[in-house]
Amino acid sequence: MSAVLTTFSNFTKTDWSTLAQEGVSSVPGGALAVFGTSLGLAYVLKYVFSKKDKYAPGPSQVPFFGNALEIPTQYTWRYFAKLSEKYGPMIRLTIAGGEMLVLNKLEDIDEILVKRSGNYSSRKPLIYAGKYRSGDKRLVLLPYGPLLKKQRAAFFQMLNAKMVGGYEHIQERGTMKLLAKLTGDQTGAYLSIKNYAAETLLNLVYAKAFGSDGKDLRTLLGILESFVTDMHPRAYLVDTFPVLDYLPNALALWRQKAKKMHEVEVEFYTRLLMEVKGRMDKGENLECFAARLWEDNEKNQLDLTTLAYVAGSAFEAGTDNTAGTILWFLVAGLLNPHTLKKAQEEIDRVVGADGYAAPTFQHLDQLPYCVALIKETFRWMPVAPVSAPHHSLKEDEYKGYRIPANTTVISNIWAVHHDDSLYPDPFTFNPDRFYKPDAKLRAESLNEEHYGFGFGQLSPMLLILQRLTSYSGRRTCPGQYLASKSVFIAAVRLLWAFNIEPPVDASGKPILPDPARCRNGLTAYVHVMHVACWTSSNFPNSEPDTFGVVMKPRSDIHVQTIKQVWSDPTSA
Ligand code: HEM
Repeated sequence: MSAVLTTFSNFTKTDWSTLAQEGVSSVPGGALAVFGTSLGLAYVLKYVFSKKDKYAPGPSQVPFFGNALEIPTQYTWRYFAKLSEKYGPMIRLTIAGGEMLVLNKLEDIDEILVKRSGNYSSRKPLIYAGKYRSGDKRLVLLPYGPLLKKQRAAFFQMLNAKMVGGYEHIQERGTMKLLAKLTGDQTGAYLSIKNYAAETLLNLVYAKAFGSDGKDLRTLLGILESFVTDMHPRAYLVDTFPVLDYLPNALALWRQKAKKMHEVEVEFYTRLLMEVKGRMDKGENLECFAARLWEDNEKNQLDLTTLAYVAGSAFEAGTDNTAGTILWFLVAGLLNPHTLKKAQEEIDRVVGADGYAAPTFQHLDQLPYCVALIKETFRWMPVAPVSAPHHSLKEDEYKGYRIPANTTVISNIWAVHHDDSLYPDPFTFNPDRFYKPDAKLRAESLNEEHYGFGFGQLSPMLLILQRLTSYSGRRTCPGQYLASKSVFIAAVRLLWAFNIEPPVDASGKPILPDPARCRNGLTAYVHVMHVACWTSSNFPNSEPDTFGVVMKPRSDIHVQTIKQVWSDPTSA
C-alpha cells in the first residue's frame, strides 16, 4: 500500500507537471474544454463497454485514467511481480484508454513476443519523440517495418557475435585505462566505470576518445537525458491525444521544440559520422562501427540522417546499461565475497598469480566460473528489469484472453529471472547455477540461459540463421554480444587487479550495499554531470543506489603491470 502511495506522489510531481507545461499551455482554453469533455465521455463509454470483453485479469481501473495513477515510475518490475501474485502472470492494465498487457512468465512471453513476434515487435508511435524529435529514424522507436529491418540489419552486420571480435582490443584498452585510473584514485570508482562504458562505446562507434574539454561527452549525455525523458509516452499530451498534432505550429509550441532538438542531434551525430568519413578518405584504416556503416552503405542504402542515427543509437542504447551491469557485479560480489574469491582463484590459475599478465579475451574459454559469475549478474539483477515496451499491430487472442490491436506489451525480465521453477532459490546470487567447467565456452555463452537482452533469438535454428544471414531477431538487443563482452572483460580485469571489499564503519563492521535499493541509471548519470534530475523513464533501467567499495591492488607487481601496459599505446 505504501509503495502505491509513494508512487502516486512521484507521478503527480513529475509527469503531470510536464503535461501541464508542455501540452496544455499550447492549446486555447475553450477548445480544450470541449475537446476534454468529449474525450472524457468517450473514455467513460469505452470503460463501461469494455467490461463485456474477456481481457486478462488486472486491478480495477478508474474512469479516464485507468491504472495510470497507480503504476509506479520506479521499481515497476516489483510492482508488476506483486500484481501477478494476485492476478496471475498475465496482467491487463490501462493508461488513459490505452491497453497494456504485462507478462511475467517465460511461457507467455515465449508465445507472444517470440512465436507471434510478427504481431508484437512494433513500438507505440510517439509523435513528439518519434515523428518530430527523431524524424522517424531512431531505431529504438521505429515501428515494425522495412526501415527497422534495414537498421537492425546494419547493426547486426557490425555487432554480430563474429564481428564484435574485431573490437576486442578497444575493450581491453578501455579496461586497462579503467584499472590505471582506479590504482591512482579510488574515490572516483563510480565515475570511472561510467566513463569506461561511455568512452569504450564512443571509441567503438567513432574511433575516438572524448576530448579533454568534455564537450562531446556533455552533448551526448544531454541528448540522451532529454531523449529518454521525451520518449515517456506521457511526457507530451500529443502522445495521449494524437489529434493535437493537427494544431497549426502557432498553437503547438512543443512541435517547434521537438524539431529544434532533431536539428541539434542530427547536426551532432552527422558531424561525428563525417569525421570518420574524412579520416577514411585520408587513408586511415579505422576499426569502428561508423567506418563499417560507411563501407556497407552501398548495400544498405541508408540516407545520411539515418546513418547518423544508427551510429548514435549504439551509443545511446548501450552506455548506461553496460555501466549499470558492472556496478551490479560489484554489489553482488560485495554481498557474496566467496564468489569473488573463487573467480580470482580461477583467474590466477589461468594467467598466473604473480601479476605479470592480465587476463584477455583469449582466456575466456578457460574461465568457466567467471563466465558463470557474469551470467548470474545478468540474471540476478537485470539492468533493464522490464523490457522496452512492444506494441501489437492487430487483435489477437491468447489463453482465451482478448489482446486488442495497439496493446503495449511489457515483459517483466526481472520476474522471469526470479521464477523459482526456472532458477531455483532465485534471490540467492549463485554463479554455480551456470557453472559448466567442461562446456566449450565462446563469448556468446555469456548471453545464454538468461534474458537480460530481451527475448527471442537464441534457439539453435536462429543462431544458424544468424550466421548465414543478417537476421538479428525482431527486437532483442542488437548490441548484446558487444555489451556482454564489455562487462566480462571489465569484471575479470577488476578481479585480477584488485581485492574488492566493502568499506568498514568506525567499529570495523562492513558497510554493505542494499541490493533492494536501486535507482534509474540515467538519473544517476545525469546527477553526476550536474544537470537537472529526472525521475521516470519509458525504458527504465536500474543501477544500484550509491554504495561504497574499496579496491585494494593485489600486489605492487599488478600495479606495475597496469602502468606499463597502459603507458604503451600499442598494448591492451
Ligand atoms: C549490459 C548492457 C545491455 C543490456 C542489458 C541491454 C538490454 C537491452 C534490452 C532488454 C533491450 C530491449 C529489447 C526489446 O525491446 O525486447 C535492448 C534494446 C536495444 N539495445 Fe541493448 N542492452 C545493452 C547494451 C547495448 C549496447 C552496447 C548497444 C549498442 C551497441 C545496445 C543497443 C540496443 C538497441 C539499438 C536497442 C533497441 C532495439 C530495437 O528497438 O529494435 N544495447 N537492449
